[in-house]
Amino acid sequence: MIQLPDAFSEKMKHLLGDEYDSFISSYEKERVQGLRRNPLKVSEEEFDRMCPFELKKIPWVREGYYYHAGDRPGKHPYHEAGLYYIQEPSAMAVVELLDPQPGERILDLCAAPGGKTTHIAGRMEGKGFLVSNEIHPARAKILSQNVERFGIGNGVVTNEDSGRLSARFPLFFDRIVVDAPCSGEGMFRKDEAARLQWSPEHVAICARRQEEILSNAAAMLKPGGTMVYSTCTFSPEENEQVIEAFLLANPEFSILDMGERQGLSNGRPEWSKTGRSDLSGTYRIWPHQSDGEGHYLAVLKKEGTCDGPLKRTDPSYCTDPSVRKEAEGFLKEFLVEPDQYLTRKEYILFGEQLYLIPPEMIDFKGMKIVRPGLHIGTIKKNRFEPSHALALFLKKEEVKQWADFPADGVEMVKYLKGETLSEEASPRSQLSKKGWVLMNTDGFSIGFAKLSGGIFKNHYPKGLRWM
Ligand SMILES: C[S@@+](CC[C@H](N)C(=O)[O-])C[C@H]1O[C@@H](n2cnc3c(N)ncnc32)[C@H](O)[C@@H]1O
Repeated sequence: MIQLPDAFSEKMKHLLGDEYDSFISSYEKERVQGLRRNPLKVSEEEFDRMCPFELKKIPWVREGYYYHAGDRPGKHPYHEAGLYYIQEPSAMAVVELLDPQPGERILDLCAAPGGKTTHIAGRMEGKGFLVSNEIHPARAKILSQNVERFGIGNGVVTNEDSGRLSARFPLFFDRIVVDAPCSGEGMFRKDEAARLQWSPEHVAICARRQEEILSNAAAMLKPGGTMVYSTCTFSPEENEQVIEAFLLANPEFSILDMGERQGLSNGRPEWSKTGRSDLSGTYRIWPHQSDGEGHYLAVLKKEGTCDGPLKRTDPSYCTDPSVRKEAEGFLKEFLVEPDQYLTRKEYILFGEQLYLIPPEMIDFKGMKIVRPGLHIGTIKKNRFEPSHALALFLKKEEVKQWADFPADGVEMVKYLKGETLSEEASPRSQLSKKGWVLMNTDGFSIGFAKLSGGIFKNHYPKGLRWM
């Protein structure tokens, strides 16, 4: 049994009364594990047919499954191909309640490592504009890698403070997720650092920060827009009381009750300061009632309507077309239908790196950007090298040269380790000349290689290679 902070146990006993024994004994249960299918790459039907793991559906989310820890899906080629994201099951409820739609402008304000972002992107089907922000630079990089692995082409990753972001995007987004930094009481079972860091003072500090972040988020939401606030903690100070204070300060917002949801229970008005009854329309997930860790969620609606889409700023910051000559040469030769990329004007060069910016992007001069859009490749003197992000974004059917290897074969492991492969080793391929080849596993793109003299030279990124 894990050692919980005494003051935390006492507080929960006081809050839960008769329910406390059942709550505390949930810490003796084994932790459940979840993964979420990536609809950008694989349909439910196909996933159910081909997935080698023993899975069971998570009741509160369309794309979610429980898996057995022994299956180790994080160590499978399908993970590297971005077919799924490993995520705590309760955390998947956030985007289910957000209900993002294709074509919308969506902000994930506290986004690393990318659980909600990858979920949102799947629901957007590549249409619309997703901004994923993370304040800590190292975590923003991990977020950016997950955006790449998932094959997201309509998103940017920023590394900003919520206040600076708010000044840049006033009344801009249709939907916002504030998956706030919190005291992490719901994660005590797996996160020792959260247990050690916990104190009543830390809970109070978190609550103040949450109020500030939420207020900055509110200014970025369009009239009529929807925002989901979530934490992975039990403390009323960071949950019902944050929402209560927010609604008091922002009367144009109200709680959107999304009705009964399997596995989710009601928020607790009696744990707020004023006892406002609408807080029962917020949600809690309890580890002694559902197969998932502790979570809190509130869906907030901003009143009003917006008259048509807001204008984006003129993309005068886009790169001069002459710079993209080599990249366009590659796209023309490599893609079956290159026109959709060639006719787009929104390219930008960051150093040697060429990106295709989502059409909705605003002028981001002066902002800290980790990934300004879909990374197309590197432009060196007279040479273009396609990026790993492009490989994961493209599908086999979209390219002229590809090779495919079974996920359970030794060749795929060799590829992921960075070794060269022989052309003959590929059971399925479409190859007509030397040069760039999209490598696939069981039909899903996983990286690039360069074919020369019957050998696939490995271009799987060094930092991602299996040891
Ligand atoms: C609960 S985690 C987010 C998890 C993420 N949404 C996901 O699903 O993978 C909260 C994040 O907020 C970030 N954060 C911390 N302080 C912040 C602040 N003042 N403003 C915005 N984000 C902050 C943390 O670095 C952390 O990555």
